[in-house]
Amino acid sequence: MFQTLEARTANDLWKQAAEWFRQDDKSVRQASRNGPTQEVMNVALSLQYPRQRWIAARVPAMNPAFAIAEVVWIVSGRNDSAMLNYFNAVLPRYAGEGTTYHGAYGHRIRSSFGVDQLERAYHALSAKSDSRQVVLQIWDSRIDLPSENGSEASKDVPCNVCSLLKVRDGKLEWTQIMRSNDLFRGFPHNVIQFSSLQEILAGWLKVEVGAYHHYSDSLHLYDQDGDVASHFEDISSPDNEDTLSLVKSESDAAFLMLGQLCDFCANTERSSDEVFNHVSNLHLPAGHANLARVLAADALRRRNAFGQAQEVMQQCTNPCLRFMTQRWFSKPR
Ligand SMILES: O=c1ccn([C@H]2C[C@H](O)[C@@H](COP(=O)(O)O)O2)c(=O)[nH]1
Repeated sequence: MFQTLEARTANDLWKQAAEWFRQDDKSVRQASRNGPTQEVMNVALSLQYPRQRWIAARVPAMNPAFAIAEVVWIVSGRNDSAMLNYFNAVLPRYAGEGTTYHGAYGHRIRSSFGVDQLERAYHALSAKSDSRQVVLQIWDSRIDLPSENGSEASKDVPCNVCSLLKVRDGKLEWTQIMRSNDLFRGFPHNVIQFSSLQEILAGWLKVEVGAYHHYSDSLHLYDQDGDVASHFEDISSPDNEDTLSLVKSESDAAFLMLGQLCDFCANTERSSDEVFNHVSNLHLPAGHANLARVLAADALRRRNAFGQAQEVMQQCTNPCLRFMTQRWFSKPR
């Protein structure tokens, strides 16, 4: 039977799903390669307003800069590991030590099947908005299925399997299919990743953003992460009023600049003054400029330039991103 939830914000979805793990009869014990879990199967979550994608209730606070870097990395079709690892030094522990990530979502979507699926989806839905045939494929059986003895193909086998896109009533509806989903570490990032792609593509198509539907075949919490109560604070961020919806040429130009900024930040030979000047001189649309500020502020914090980090965040016009960044900065370290 499907377990379903619908909410206005991802934060509310996350809080309600977390509640399931406090109930005795909802989740079951399930072993995994990463240790024992509590699992709920066949979970379908609908986010009514995909722009409300930021989850503030998780403890410890999520790093919004890393989440934004992942979006930029995916949109750019990249699979290199160094830039992401700069924003999240523990990522190799989960996804492998190599110079590239096997399951890189953007690389799968934009190039590894020999077709730029995002670009094709844009053209196909521009030409035929009622199509039911637009699927972004991520899973590649040739390289992702376990071997016959059951051993995994990689440390980083994609958890997102595909995306199903439909334009209905002038809105881009998005269904994201996940085979495996960690409520604590994965879900908050996965919603940001794919609801951002939805918003970006809606801009290219010049349609509104519909709902974001998220299917987790296995939604779980690891025993080693402790009980759910220790990960939970009953708070929410202010609403996110920024938009990532731009016509394609402007969107492409903005993400090119954000990609360059990510690399600039990740280059530890760049001084804090250089990062500060770089972000101060960027000319980006308002929503993208705020993403740039969060990226740069975290890079400045990592360079111990706390004053410059705060100065950059004072320029951020998005109360939601200011809230998320403040929470991340005040996380005990
Ligand atoms: O985008 C991702 C990537 C990974 N995971 C989590 C799900 C699982 O807990 C773990 C992957 O382990 P396997 O399902 O591959 O065993 O990482 C996610 O939730 N989202």
